[in-house]
Amino acid sequence: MERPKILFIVNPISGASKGKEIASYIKTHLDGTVLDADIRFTEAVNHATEIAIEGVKEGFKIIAAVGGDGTINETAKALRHTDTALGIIPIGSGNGLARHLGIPLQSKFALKRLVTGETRVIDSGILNDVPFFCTAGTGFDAYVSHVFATATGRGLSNYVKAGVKEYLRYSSSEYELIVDGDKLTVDAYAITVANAAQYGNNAYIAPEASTRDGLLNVTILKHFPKWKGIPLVIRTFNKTIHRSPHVLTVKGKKIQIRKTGQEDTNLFVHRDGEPYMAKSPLNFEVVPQSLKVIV
Ligand SMILES: Nc1ncnc2c1ncn2[C@@H]1O[C@H](COP(=O)(O)OP(=O)(O)OP(=O)(O)O)[C@@H](O)[C@H]1O
Repeated sequence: MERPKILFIVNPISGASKGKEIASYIKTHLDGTVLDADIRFTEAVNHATEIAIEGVKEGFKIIAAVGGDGTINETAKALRHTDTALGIIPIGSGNGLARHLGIPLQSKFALKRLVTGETRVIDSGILNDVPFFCTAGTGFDAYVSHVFATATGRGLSNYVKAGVKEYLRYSSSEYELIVDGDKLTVDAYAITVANAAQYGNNAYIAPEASTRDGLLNVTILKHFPKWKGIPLVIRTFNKTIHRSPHVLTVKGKKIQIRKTGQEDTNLFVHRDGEPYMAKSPLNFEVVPQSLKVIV
């Protein structure tokens, strides 16, 4: 049997920085036996995209991102509409897409999947011309991603600490949405546009989202009394957030979001958990069946 020729793009700083360890595991245990592996390390933000573009040109049939949702996003961007399939070795702090797709979180088993798994073609999303694969959005969660990105510590506990501190002082805002031509106005804390069901860490922000339905699921967290925050957090973990009276959900192919009175200004957004600024209005669109993934 022909061994699959796989390019591994390893982010050495993802999650608990296990990337180098996994790279040496691949070299000593798998290369030349079950896999024909080439391993390249990322050296900076967006480097994974450059490596993946090269990898496609070099004819790799599988390019595996060894990292978190940020590294997966940067890698998958280059693989949309190509014949090269994305592989995922999830070593990030949240691993939203890997969890959604049922890819094992233990690297040894995730590696095995690259050989034994099947190829699925999934949708991707676009936010102002830039792709995302898991979730994107604006409001409180995007703001916390920004705060977290500039904080010194990483990891879930630091994320929770930043979240609680900002939660106490964050206020809701009015947003106008157009979902496939239908208009609605909401007073919201956060609006998430989901291709996959969760942010990561099994926090299900859009429990009904599917990466194969040609639709984006919009979860609008409306204004609510601050003391109701904990039940809402519980609902994200037990997959019932969409049934909360403080949440409005809609689905669509094209979604436009503007923050009332802030036309043409930069808004805090996130794509797959990575913080960015993007000009209002925010234009989201689904691109059906645009990425091959090994699951
Ligand atoms: N060598 C590097 N030095 C610094 N940053 C890097 C390097 N390589 C990649 N990056 C950046 O690291 C960021 C975080 O990566 P990633 O999302 O994979 O990990 P994570 O944040 O720990 O995981 P998750 O997204 O699951 O929470 C990405 O924005 C990526 O561009």
